[in-house]
Amino acid sequence: MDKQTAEKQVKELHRLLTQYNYEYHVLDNPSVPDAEYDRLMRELLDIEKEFPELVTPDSPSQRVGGEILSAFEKVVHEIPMLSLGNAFNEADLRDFDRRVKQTVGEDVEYVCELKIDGLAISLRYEQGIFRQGSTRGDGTIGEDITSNLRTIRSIPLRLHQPMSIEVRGEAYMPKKSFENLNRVKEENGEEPFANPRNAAAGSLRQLDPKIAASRNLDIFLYAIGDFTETGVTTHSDGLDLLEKLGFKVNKEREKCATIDAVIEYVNKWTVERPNLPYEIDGIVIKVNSLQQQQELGTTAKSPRWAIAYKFPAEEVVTKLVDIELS
Ligand SMILES: NC(=O)c1cnc(OC2CCCC2)nc1N
Repeated sequence: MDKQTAEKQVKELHRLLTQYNYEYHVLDNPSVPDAEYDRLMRELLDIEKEFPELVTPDSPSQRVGGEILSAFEKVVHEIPMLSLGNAFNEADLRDFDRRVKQTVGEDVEYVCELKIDGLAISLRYEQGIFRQGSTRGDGTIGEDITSNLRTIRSIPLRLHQPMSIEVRGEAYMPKKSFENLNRVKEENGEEPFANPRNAAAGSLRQLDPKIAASRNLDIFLYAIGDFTETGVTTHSDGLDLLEKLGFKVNKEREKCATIDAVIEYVNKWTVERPNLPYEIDGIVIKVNSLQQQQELGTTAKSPRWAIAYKFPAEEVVTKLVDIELS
């Protein structure tokens, strides 16, 4: 094959493999069988082997890097990755609503999101190409775990538009993957992970990307670093933009016009939670208007325009042993 044909073939294979990967891992709705995907990937690998100069960072073949790192570099978050204040009951939620309305007035709409129990991460794209991924760390300094995040198939290596944007989300391990991983660990006499959150964190802290690649991690995106450049005016439009760009955004999000509707959403997911294929440890409630978010601002650590309702810790049922009183 001559180089010109190779270039055309590579372009077409990138397009097909990226589309099929997106359908499978983001839309959860593949249009071709795995065998077709594997056949096309083998074609791409063969051409890249013959023409190594045609390998690019956004090539579908570049998910699992070869090198094993000796340590992770530090990354400074230009816009701090904030943490959330907590609410533990209905009264706390109503207090939050009252505080918000004291600042922005009565006309407030909220967005409710499931609080994914994973690891907060940041992804940076330049003209649509995935360039760097990092952990939240202390909110200002995180760790560069780009090579591990590249192995998460629902993270696009190239966006649907050539945007330069920084986005934030939660990397997590689905319950099924967690159960399988711990079964293997126990079979090998290794210490199992206590919960999917620790398993996800432990997997993303591996210096060998092949290990991260084997852990079936996934991700939901829930924030844009700097909304101003995107032109959206509400958080919910921001989430829709993330979806349009090719990101996986949790579909259970809902706009709530009142705090009563928020409480209804919380009650619904308190019941539904065990049926989810991933763990959640609460519900995140955000003021939808970005203008109102600006007015409310942040404390040193947390936004005043968002709160996390935390589910009560699973009461550990300790069977009380009847003590024979002699
Ligand atoms: N674990 C989650 O699912 C989650 C966490 N955080 C946020 O938003 C924070 C981010 C910065 C201010 C609000 N949303 C979420 N869905």
